[in-house]
Amino acid sequence: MPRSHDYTGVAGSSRDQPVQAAVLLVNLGTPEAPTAQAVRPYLAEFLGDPRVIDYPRWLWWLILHGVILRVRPARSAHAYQRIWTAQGSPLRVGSEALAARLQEKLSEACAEPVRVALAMRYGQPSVPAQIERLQREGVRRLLVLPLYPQYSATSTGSVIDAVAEAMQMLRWPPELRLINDYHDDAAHIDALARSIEQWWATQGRGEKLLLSFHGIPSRYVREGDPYLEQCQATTEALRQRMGLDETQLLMSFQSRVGREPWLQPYTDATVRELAAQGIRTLDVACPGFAVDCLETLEEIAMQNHEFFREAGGDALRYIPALNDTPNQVGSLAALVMRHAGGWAEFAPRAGSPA
Ligand SMILES: C=CC1=C(C)c2cc3[nH]c(cc4nc(cc5[nH]c(cc1n2)c(C)c5CCC(=O)O)C(CCC(=O)O)=C4C)c(C)c3C=C
Ligand SMILES: [Fe+2]
Ligand SMILES: [Fe+2]
Repeated sequence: MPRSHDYTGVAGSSRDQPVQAAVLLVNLGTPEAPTAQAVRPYLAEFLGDPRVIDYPRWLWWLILHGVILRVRPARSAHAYQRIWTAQGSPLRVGSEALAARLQEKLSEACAEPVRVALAMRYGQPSVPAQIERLQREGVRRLLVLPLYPQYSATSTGSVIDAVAEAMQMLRWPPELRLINDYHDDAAHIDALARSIEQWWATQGRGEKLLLSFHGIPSRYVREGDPYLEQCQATTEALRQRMGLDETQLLMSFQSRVGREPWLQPYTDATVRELAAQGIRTLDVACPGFAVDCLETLEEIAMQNHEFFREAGGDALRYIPALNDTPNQVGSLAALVMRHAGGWAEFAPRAGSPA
């Protein structure tokens, strides 16, 4: 089924008043369908990115095309089938919903029309395509917000590459700002804490709270990637904000790929160990993901739930990502307006609540 990638959140603009400023949200990207055929080109682009896998190109090309792309697409497609919705991939649906809510919020809060658009780092709509389109529509100021709270060269760094590539193709690039990370932004930490507390208020509280972040190879951290430090800082800020200590709020890393050691402790080993220690109900949140996706809905809520039960636990309860909730829309709107300081379009509108 063909689908349109022409996501435009143009509320607050009109033809006679060209939009001058825009926010471009960028998320990872996701396959077009939960089939091996659709997952293959997605994985080829993602795992072919030297920011993600830094092996010598010729060697990696042989491994990727000779082995990985023969086996993994079918396995990943099966995982995607477990979470696919009538509207499509949760990552796409959730990112589009967040962009639409942020558009509404900024239209209310900002002095002049500000456009919100969404791009995907891998797949469609691509970063260069969206920047080129915004430019055609008259945007002269662009704020890029990668939807990764913690900076990693493998995620945020790769978005920066794509933005740079887009800039190279323009004769007159827009004025550009880019948010590197928001891992310790007070409004973001507050949004996370409130979402967990609100979830506890309706579901009750488990015996422990585990924060599971996407992993990366440990070597990348040794070589200077600040990702681990930023995950630790987010965790510590949440402990402070929620009044929890290291025994009540734990942290681990999920989604390991390949043979190199990744950041530890691993999430799957941690949930098994907690069950073995006698924990029966475990709450898990994934603050590294702005919107729910394969890694939260399938890997945590399904796979790790099963690991926890096999090891003797009763229930691993996944606390949803911030998604398009007022908690997240409010904290991201404030973040954007702060980073756009000095750009008149983003100044608070007189009498606006934000
Ligand atoms: C939160 C930030 C992310 C970092 C850092 C990250 C690093 C990273 N990922 C892989 C390999 C895979 N990741 C996959 C899925 C995936 N990863 C992120 C985010 C980060 N990855 C998201 C949001 C998703 C979900 C996508 C979706 O469609 O829902 C996958 C694909 C699925 C699979 O086949 O398992 C792979 C592969 C590496 C190698 C890496 C750092 C080196
Ligand atoms: Fe990933
Ligand atoms: Fe995974």
